[in-house]
Amino acid sequence: MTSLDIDGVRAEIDALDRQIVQLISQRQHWVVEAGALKADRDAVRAPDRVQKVIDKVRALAEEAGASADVVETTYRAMIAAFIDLELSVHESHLASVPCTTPNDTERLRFRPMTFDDLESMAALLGDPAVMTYYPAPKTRDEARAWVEWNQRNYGEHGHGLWVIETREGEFVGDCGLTWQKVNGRAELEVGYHVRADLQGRGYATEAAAACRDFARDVLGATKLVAIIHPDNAASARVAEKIGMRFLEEDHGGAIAVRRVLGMDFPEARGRGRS
Ligand SMILES: O=C(O)C(=O)C[C@]1(C(=O)O)C=C[C@@H](O)C=C1
Repeated sequence: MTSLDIDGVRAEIDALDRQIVQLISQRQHWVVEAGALKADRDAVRAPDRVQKVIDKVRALAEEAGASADVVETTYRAMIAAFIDLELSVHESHLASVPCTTPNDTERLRFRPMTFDDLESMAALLGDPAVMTYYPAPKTRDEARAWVEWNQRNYGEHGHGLWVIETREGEFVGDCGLTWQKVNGRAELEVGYHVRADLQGRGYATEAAAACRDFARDVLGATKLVAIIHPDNAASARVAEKIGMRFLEEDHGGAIAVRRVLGMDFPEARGRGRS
């Protein structure tokens, strides 16, 4: 038993807390560094790594004469808080990547997709009417991964799928340019999804035409394609309206056969894949 009274004991605890918070501050520095190196939210969460840390600190606790259970509970709470911190740092980093967009059209404007669009994107990509020709509508987690994928594309290529909205700011869908595989080759593709209740008004054609112009005039692409499910006549019509013609069938995707429509830009400056 200690010879200290309760105030003396608490003074010892307070002194240790000062050291522990200093150490947490140093730990935070490296956790944030780790977060910046990670590609997406799953990598931030790193459950395998969490388990390794827990196993390690339980062993250290036993060596040091501390309760392994107390140490584990403390670490699980601390790591959960650090994961939240890493996620917020990670998202603000992705959202700050600069990205130019196609020009406004008569009725639409483009802007980079952010995590603030998650509700709208999850509703769009989760709608069976919009996703008829996909293997399945996307879950909320898949919609989140879609936002992350586009943000990575902005950072790596300077383009991706952008949010399209009316000039008044109403969410219409997404449309943009991504690199896709066609029979094993990388091709620049224009893609589009329009809210089911806004389809049939020519929005996809208007947005896809602006992306075609951006691909040709800003990216200096020499070719643009649209990869389309063979039964998706509405999407094929959009591709044809912006000047594309049937080029080939693709056999390399999750769907057995996809039709590839496309067009060349012979006058382009010829910058290829960036
Ligand atoms: O090791 C990492 O990857 C970290 O980001 C650190 C840390 C941690 O706090 O220990 C945080 C988040 C991950 O879930 C795993 C571990």
